[in-house]
Amino acid sequence: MNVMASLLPPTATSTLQHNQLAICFSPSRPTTTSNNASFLTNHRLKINSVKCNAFFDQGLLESSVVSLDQFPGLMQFLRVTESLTDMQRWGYVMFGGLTWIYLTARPGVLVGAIDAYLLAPLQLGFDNLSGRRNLKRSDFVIGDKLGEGSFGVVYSGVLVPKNVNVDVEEWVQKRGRGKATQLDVKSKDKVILKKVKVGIRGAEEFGDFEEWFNYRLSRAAPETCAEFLGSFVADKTNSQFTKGGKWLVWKFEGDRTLADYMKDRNFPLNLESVMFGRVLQGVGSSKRNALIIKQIMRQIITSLRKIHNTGIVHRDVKPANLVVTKQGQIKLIDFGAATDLRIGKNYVPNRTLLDPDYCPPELYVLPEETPSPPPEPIAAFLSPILWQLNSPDLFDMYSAGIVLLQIAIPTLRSPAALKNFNLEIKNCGYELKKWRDNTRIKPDFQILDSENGRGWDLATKLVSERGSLRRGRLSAAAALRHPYFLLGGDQAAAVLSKISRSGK
Ligand SMILES: Nc1ncnc2c1ncn2[C@@H]1O[C@H](COP(=O)(O)OP(=O)(O)OP(=O)(O)O)[C@@H](O)[C@H]1O
Repeated sequence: MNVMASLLPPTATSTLQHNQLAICFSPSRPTTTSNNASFLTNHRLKINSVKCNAFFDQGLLESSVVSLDQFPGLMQFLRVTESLTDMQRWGYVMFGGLTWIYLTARPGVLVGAIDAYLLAPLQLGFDNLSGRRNLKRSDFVIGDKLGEGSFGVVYSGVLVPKNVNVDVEEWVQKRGRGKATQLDVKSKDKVILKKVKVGIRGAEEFGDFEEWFNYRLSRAAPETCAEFLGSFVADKTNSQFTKGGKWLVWKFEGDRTLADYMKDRNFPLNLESVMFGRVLQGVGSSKRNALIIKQIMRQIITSLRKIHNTGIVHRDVKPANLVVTKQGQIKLIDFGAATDLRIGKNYVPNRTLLDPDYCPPELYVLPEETPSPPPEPIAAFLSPILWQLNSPDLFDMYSAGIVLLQIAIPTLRSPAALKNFNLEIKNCGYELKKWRDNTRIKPDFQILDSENGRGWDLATKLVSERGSLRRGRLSAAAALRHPYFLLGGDQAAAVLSKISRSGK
């Protein structure tokens, strides 16, 4: 028996026609009724008659009548399920639930599809309209060379202000010097440019991948990496440009990488005011060191969790690829070696592009016998299985563990000491505890041993061989749940600093 119908005045129910629902708005929640009592009970529509009485005047009810024909999807669903048994209905619910779990499991088939088929074209259209994709050689003045990899050369540079209407070279000469870094430029105009090498095998492909990863991350996890401004192809050849050569451009995020800060004897205290906006008062220096180290690791692992959630493994996590911004944020750069294992982008079986000092013992992000990826939609559909079976994200987590050891143990910071560590840990079968008992370098474990050795415990769970089923090392999400990060003194100081910065 339809409870609601029994409460309705006869004139009210008689106005309802077949397939109509009357929606009665109670102050707390909406309720529904129909002119067909069995229809409602059959379909388990919830009825709340308790608070409706006061609203059952003829006028209100009539204005609330909604035809089910307006919801063809719902009608269809009701029609289809009407003839099903309870068992069959449960079957459908289970199937729907499992499909949902599969499509949303890491690395996110559903979100990935939305990104590829909706967000990426939207971003392209928006960038074209706003002129962001129309960068050209003459928009930039190239400055000092900052680094050179196998496939690219990195320069600092300046985005020439829009109101400068003269030829760029002339503009630079007028200012007196030929180097962008020596110009009086606003920091928002500072950029980083990567020239993709011309005529080097694989360089062009590398540049395309790096561009793709930067666009993808600018949509999926923009806070984790340097802001990508776009790319251009040089239209003429001169001292710096080669016609046809591709350039990638980022916002200049900061003067120094974590590796640069680590070279300083004062590390990690040289990062204290950058990260916390001030010197931490009333805290001893060893506690301050420990808080800074924890904040660095929290930021790195949080970024890794975000990129891993999108299916991307960076594959080159190291202090030189972590830029520290003026606001104390640590951003990942250099996605040239990254791979997107949701669709198999930049994944070539048996290819390893790594820095041996930070590379895990397994060397490859997936087992060597993993075949080349199938076409993207199929790869994407299968990707949750691949991630469950292989946990490729743990590749980056080993590198993060090495970074933790290096920043926490002063005698491991130099490249030579790190090489020596790598030899020793290999001889110890990648068991960090065994290494600690046997190493000849007399490390200082003070920072890792503070807070009941939580930092040390975390390090042993990152710097390790993979166990059975290719697990046995903490994922980024699991690492952030480790007791080391639970006491958030570093986080409190960082949040306070953010608040005071935004108040200025
Ligand atoms: N967005 C950025 N903001 C500030 N500095 C940056 C940025 N991107 C890169 N750099 C600087 O440029 C250097 C080289 O960049 P990157 O690592 O991407 O290039 P690379 O070709 O791989 O060079 P390398 O092999 O030397 O690392 C970095 O170490 C960093 O100092």
